[in-house]
Amino acid sequence: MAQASETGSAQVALRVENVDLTYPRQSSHTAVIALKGLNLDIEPGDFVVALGASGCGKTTLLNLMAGFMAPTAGQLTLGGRTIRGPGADRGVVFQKHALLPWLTVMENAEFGLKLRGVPKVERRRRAADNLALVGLEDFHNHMIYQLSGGMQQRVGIARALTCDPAMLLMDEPMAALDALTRETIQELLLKIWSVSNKMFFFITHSVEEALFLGSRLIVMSPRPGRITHSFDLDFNRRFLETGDSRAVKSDPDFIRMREQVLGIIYGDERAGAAEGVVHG
Ligand SMILES: Nc1ncnc2c1ncn2[C@@H]1O[C@H](COP(=O)(O)OP(=O)(O)OP(=O)(O)O)[C@@H](O)[C@H]1O
Repeated sequence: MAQASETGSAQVALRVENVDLTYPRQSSHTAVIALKGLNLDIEPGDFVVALGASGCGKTTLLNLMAGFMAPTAGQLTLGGRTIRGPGADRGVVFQKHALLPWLTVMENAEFGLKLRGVPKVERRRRAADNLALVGLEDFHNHMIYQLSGGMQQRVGIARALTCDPAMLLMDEPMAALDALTRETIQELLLKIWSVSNKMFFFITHSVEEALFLGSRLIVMSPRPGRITHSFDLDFNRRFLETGDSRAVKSDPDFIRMREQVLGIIYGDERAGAAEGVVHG
């Protein structure tokens, strides 16, 4: 992981400039303005976490960064180049069901490199490095179905890291995990973050997770989706210094911040309910 970056990720920043995304009208459904006038800069070493009421456009924003779709207006650039589609410079970790169940752990981890035509010895070495980083060095030949949910998510993280992307994009990667496994993977992610200079963009519904992981928290609001608040955070650094996540999460600063952010999000949820907005 500490290997030199082939993408030159240390120099690359992501810029979201004046982005609108409107989903077009479909049969009986009206058009949805999912994002409006959105601006966001992410620099190498930033761990940006997005929180917000359901339907505020978090996944839409991630999909734009991943290049899975194009903005209706504005632009997204990575290292000064317009994002026009998916690329090896962005690794994506999904909530679940993104691994290939008929392949082994190693074959999943090396998959992106194989697609890019990297020779077998080289891709196995890089995949093995990243599997070791996530604690799966003894599971190369296991099938995906033989692993727990937490282990599967570790494979997903290793796979996303194996192409040495400048940016990791994660859409609620821990949502399906139990509390203990979730905490272990949070700590793992921070350790990976601390030894890389990559950009992390992470979506969650958990305020506690957002505060613990992020070096910056953006809070988004719906109708139309936009960023309403941005907070610089250092709880992740406090964890990396002490190794004591419980102490960080029970610190009065953490609790104060959690209540403030919960107040913002509940305000949006209540407003949505009062307007009779249905998401899903
Ligand atoms: N393919 C689509 N077609 C039409 N509307 C869509 C589509 N995908 C999302 N939307 C709408 O765009 C808005 C933003 O959706 P998005 O999934 O980005 O929000 P989100 O913040 O990720 O929500 P959640 O927290 O519930 O996952 C919502 O109103 C949603 O219903």
